[in-house]
Amino acid sequence: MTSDDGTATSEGLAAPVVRLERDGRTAVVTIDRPKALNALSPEVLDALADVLAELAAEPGGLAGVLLVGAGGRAFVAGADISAMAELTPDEGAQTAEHGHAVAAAIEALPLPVIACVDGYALGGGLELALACDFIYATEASHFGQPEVHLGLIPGFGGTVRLPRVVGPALAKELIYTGRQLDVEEAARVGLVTRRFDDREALLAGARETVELIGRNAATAVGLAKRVLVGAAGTPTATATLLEIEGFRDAFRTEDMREGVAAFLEKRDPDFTGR
Ligand SMILES: CCCCCCCCCCCCC/C=C/C(=O)SCCNC(=O)CCNC(=O)[C@H](O)C(C)(C)COP(=O)(O)OP(=O)(O)OC[C@H]1O[C@@H](n2cnc3c(N)ncnc32)[C@H](O)[C@@H]1OP(=O)(O)O
Repeated sequence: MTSDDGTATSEGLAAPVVRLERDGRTAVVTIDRPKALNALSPEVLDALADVLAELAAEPGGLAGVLLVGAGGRAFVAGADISAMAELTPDEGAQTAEHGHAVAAAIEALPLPVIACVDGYALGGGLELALACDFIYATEASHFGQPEVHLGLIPGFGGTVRLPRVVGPALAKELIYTGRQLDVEEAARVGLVTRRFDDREALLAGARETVELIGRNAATAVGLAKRVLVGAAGTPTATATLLEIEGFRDAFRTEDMREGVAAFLEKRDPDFTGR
């Protein structure tokens, strides 16, 4: 028995697509589908939701959480495009709601969550990082919302959270063009809080930050997060509904089917505007 991307344990059981390790004051959550650049499948979203629920129920002794992508090429390269081709618009919207629920669970966690990006953070992967409290990244990292290349729009909160971080003008440019930011530009615009030479320095730096946070009153840090997220999120409910409806409409277009097919067939898409 193997998991969807061919990984399996010696017992023939599917290797977990999300791993949780508790190490002193730090919890490390690793998304582990390196063959698909850690693309978000329904299984990954479910596993993330379970891990977040466990951390919320038992935050004992922890001061912070690192969210990491396995493999060294990507944090998360987006939602799993290979799973999109067969989805109906309503199923697409349901998956977007699923992704929003995971993002909301990250924001509701009474612990700071640091997105540790080493490689690509694209589409749903950038949206997952944006739901974290802040983003640390290696020099090898790239960020973007390339959904428009697939005839889609962001569906896990990018139209809500990206403008808050980089401003509405740059968010519009990134979402309309689908272009990527390298780590230099991402840091310059405030998307990345700290840069590191490599993965080892990234994880050490993030752990150091958690230890620093751990010296403060956990109650105060938890309250500060609740207020900061709540204040930033006041229009979220409306914006989220608008995004999910827009996402459903994108799933209704021929261009979205062509964009997904073109990626999977490794060719340029031929969009018709329908
Ligand atoms: C969450 C549930 C998902 C289920 C279904 C989804 C329903 C949709 C609704 C929910 C979505 C809401 C909002 C989110 C939308 C998105 O995120 S859309 C996707 C956005 N991301 C992208 O468009 C990036 C696509 N990838 C690339 O452009 C390139 O891979 C790269 C990142 C620039 C790296 O290029 P390169 O170094 O040349 O490597 P590749 O050969 O392209 O990739 C290596 C293998 O990884 C596979 N892969 C990469 N990205 C994805 C992906 N997003 N989904 C699935 N698979 C991916 C790629 O196909 C290669 O596989 P093999 O050919 O088998 O080696």
